[in-house]
Amino acid sequence: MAGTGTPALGPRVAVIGGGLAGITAALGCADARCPVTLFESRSWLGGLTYSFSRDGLWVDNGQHVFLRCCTRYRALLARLGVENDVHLQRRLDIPVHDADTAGRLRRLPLPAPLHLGWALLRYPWLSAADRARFVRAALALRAVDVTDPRTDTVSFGDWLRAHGQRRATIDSLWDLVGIATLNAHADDASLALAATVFQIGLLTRADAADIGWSRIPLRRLHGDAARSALTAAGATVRTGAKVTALERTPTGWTVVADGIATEVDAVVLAVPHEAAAALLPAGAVDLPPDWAAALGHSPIVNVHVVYDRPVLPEPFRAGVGTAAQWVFDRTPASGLDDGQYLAISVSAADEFIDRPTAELRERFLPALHRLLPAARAARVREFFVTRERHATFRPAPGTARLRPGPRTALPGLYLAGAWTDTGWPATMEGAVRSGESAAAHLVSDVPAISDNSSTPISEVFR
Ligand SMILES: Cc1cc2nc3c(=O)[nH]c(=O)nc-3n(C[C@H](O)[C@H](O)[C@H](O)COP(=O)(O)OP(=O)(O)OC[C@H]3O[C@@H](n4cnc5c(N)ncnc54)[C@H](O)[C@@H]3O)c2cc1C
Repeated sequence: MAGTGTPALGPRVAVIGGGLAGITAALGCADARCPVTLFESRSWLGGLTYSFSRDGLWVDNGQHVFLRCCTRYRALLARLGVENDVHLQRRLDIPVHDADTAGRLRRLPLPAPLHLGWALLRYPWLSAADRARFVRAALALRAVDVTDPRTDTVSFGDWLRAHGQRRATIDSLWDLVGIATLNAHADDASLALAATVFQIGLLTRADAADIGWSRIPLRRLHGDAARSALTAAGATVRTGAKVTALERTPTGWTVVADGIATEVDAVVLAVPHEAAAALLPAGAVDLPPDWAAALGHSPIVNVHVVYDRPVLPEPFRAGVGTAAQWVFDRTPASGLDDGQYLAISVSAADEFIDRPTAELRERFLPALHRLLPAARAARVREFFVTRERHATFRPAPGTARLRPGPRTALPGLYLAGAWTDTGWPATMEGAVRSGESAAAHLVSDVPAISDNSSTPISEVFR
């Protein structure tokens, strides 16, 4: 890495957008000894993963989890020096409940897909015939070619029904995992993205789906740690700096933020897709004219409830047949030292995103109390809602053709973001992969401006 005292060798780089994609791209370029300036319009780094303080409580904008198979996200945590601030399950274990029944998706120490066999046998929402049909569909899903463009034209829901999956199996099993990872119901999701998630997460390596989460507020885990790491790597971080224009010059690029123009040799544009569409110069990407609108958005709502006593005995619980899809114990990360703070994470939340808080309270407290009998006798001390309207792009069939790769048609201009063509749905892992990819392409494409070293930049980067 460059760090202080190491002469910069590579091209001058502007990274626009300080989410996980931009942070990763900026670190990649800085570690390759490029002089980097990161422009972020908000006052913090971390993008869609952030926290705020509310009456002494640290609140994340939305519960974020990762899986053991999120190798590049975990590498970023290590690069930021915060890998010990997350908890990663030793073995996948998901307590699943409805109002009357309790189940558990716990893996055994067996190779995939046998690791989930015992859990399936005891999964209370499936009949014996459902279990047999589920296994047949899972094996068929393992064989789906996610690189075949036709796979992206099919809806996951249609594919599941064509493979004998009944509504109850889709609701209690496929959507339990799928909605949380894809941010879409099976009927609204591309088979290519769904198959990617299930193949990588559940059907290939037994330990891939062990679940991890932060033990500290997301802002400290990502934003604050990134600012320190970037500064230590020699990068300049400009927060509160909204880029309003990106212009090509005869030798490079001009980035305009707050009326100030900065000349650079190369740019990584790591902003959300509609912001990218507004900044990209004509001819940069070969996409349909309405590509950003077509990629669309899918919302996530988090319902936050503080009880006067512990009501959830596990770190999280998943719900079947309820709007309370996943409930997390936020107490340790929030700084609360009395009572329990829960967050209900509601993905694909179109139904709830515009509903007033009072209405969500009427809907979600009874749902929570059906899932958590101990909550019925507890007092609700606080109830509030966070809404992320633009949480992810809509992972619908036909999305793949709307996601550009890291290289644009214009020299020195690269794209990153969870919405770019990573093969993953919009996740932290996808964002990090996109940032790594943009930085790697930039470093290998753009010649160094004052290379006094015999070491090629591409080797420094690796
Ligand atoms: C509530 C919620 C829950 C989620 N849960 C999970 C989860 O459990 N697991 C998971 O893996 N993923 C989850 N995600 C998705 C994940 O957070 C995102 O996919 C990822 O963080 C996106 O990172 P990014 O860098 O691509 O984009 P962003 O985080 O959107 O970063 C883009 C940045 O660009 C900045 N910007 C925009 N325009 C400009 C401009 N003109 N100039 C300068 N800066 C600009 C923005 O302010 C932003 O900081 C969740 C998302 C939300 C919202």
